[in-house]
Amino acid sequence: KPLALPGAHVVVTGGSSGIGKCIAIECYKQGAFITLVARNEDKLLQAKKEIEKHSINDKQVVLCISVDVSQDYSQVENVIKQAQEKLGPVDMLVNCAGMSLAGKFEDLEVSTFERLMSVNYLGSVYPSRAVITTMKERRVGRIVFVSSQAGQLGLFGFTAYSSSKFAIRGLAEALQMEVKPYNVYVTVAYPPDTDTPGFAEENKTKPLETRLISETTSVCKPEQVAKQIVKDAIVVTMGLFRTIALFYLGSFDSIVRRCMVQRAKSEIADKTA
Ligand SMILES: NC(=O)C1=CN([C@@H]2O[C@H](COP(=O)(O)OP(=O)(O)OC[C@H]3O[C@@H](n4cnc5c(N)ncnc54)[C@H](OP(=O)(O)O)[C@@H]3O)[C@@H](O)[C@H]2O)C=CC1
Ligand SMILES: CCCCCCCCCCCCCCCC(=O)[C@@H](N)CO
Repeated sequence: KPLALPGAHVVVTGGSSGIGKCIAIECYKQGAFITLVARNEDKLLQAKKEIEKHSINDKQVVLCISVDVSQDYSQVENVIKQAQEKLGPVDMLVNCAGMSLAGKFEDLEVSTFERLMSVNYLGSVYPSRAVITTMKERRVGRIVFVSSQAGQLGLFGFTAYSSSKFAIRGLAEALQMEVKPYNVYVTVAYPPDTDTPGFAEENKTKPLETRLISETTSVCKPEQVAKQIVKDAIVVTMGLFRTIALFYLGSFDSIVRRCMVQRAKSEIADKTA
């Protein structure tokens, strides 16, 4: 059943800019309490002010947390704890912090591969790892990952970016199989080019080929992309191309459920023994 956003605590990493900020606004408009996570404090405060203009009641709160999601797991775990103390357990986590740099494979610094993998991939692992236990215990939760169209297709100039976005898909699909029996739902968004400050930065680095490929599709508005992402997270439906895998996934899900029951039984047996 759909997640009720009124009164829910939604954490948005990368919530101070672009798509993340629009996701925060969309959730706030529907009555959620918001925690914004990003590094730059001025941008966070700026975004908080902008989001607060859309309040629908006087109880709503926008909390700002400055942290790098890609550096140190214990730091991320700590700030999530702080947010939960202030606004209650996290009902929905949106992993939207990320960045893109384009260039031909041989022109990209090796450090760029490390950077994009740590921000886009590990920066999605850490916050998710910090909220998952409570979500499973409460049998409530949504985790949203933001991949990209370049996370479904490997494209010229995106050897570093595409691979970091493919990694997110693997993480999300495996995690979904683990947490489904606990009523926790994982969704992945694959947005096209979207008009944001991050996109403007990326455009400064695009080789001609990448620019021409990118120009074959139109640039979306972040409000529009955000709306779709929030909708997909609230009412989870299966994409068409996943239907082939449906049979297999269904039988794997039943293995997971059987093990869950078995484990619960043996725990009870251990206690009564
Ligand atoms: N715009 C586009 O065309 C598309 C974007 N995407 C993906 O959507 C997501 C958002 O993109 P977009 O809105 O364009 O990006 P923006 O650059 O506009 O915003 C990025 C946000 O992430 C935060 N952020 C970046 N790095 C870190 C970090 N290490 N730790 C914590 N916060 C961080 C930024 O704040 P700060 O810098 O202060 O930390 C900012 O709030 C990204 O994952 C991107 O890959 C996917 C498809 C298309
Ligand atoms: C089944 C999938 C359909 C595919 C349609 C093909 C369109 C390819 C056009 C190039 C799109 C590049 C997107 C990168 C967006 C992105 O993540 C960066 N802009 C981030 O800043």
